[in-house]
Amino acid sequence: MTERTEKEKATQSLLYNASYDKELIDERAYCKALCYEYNRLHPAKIGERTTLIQKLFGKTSGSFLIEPPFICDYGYNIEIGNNFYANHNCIILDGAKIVFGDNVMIAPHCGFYTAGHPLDAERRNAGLEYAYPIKVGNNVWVGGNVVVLPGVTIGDNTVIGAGSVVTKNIPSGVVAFGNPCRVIREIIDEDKKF
Ligand SMILES: CC(=O)SCCNC(=O)CCNC(=O)[C@H](O)C(C)(C)COP(=O)(O)OP(=O)(O)OC[C@H]1O[C@@H](n2cnc3c(N)ncnc32)[C@H](O)[C@@H]1OP(=O)(O)O
Repeated sequence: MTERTEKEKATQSLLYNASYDKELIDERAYCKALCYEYNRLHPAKIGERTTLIQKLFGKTSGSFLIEPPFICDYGYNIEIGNNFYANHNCIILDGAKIVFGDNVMIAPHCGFYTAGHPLDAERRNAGLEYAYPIKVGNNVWVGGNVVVLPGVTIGDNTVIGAGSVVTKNIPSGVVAFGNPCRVIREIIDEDKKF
């Protein structure tokens, strides 16, 4: 039986070595070069911006706008639905898949981190890490300075308040905020008035 590659281990949510594996290093270098190019494009060059993101991401559907600077690790693990918007300074560490639904709005300075490292310093220093997929549903608004941790799913029609650290799954149709992020209340008909 052939040994699994580090990339295969990553897709299977196993510990893998991202620091010293040539395939992953090369893929990150390619991705960083595209991010570099993207972040230096004039804002008026809408066509070039769109083309670069389509080259970088695993999947795009319909319209999207991503304000620079934008940084990710691999790009091919990111999928966005229609009408996706990310404000400035969005950072996506996509060692594993990260899938956004339709009509997702992301405020400035947000981080979506699929990746983490062992707590044991020796294993961490050896370059080991893990990556668990993140999923963000349809019609989700993520406030400024939010961090979403590995393995989290956020349901449809939910609002994550500014400054939250989302450590666990958040259901559909709620306002949630805080560190750690907790459900505060449901979004109700009364909310249509504002
Ligand atoms: C896509 C873009 O670029 S968007 C631009 C960037 N904008 C943002 O990031 C704004 C994000 N908005 C928020 O975080 C908002 O506070 C929301 C949407 C969560 C507000 O939700 P609401 O239900 O209207 O909350 P409301 O303002 O009535 O506050 C209720 C209580 O929660 C507190 N609160 C509100 N938001 C937060 C938060 N993010 N973190 C901690 N506490 C909060 C309030 O202080 C208030 O506390 P109190 O009852 O002790 O007075």
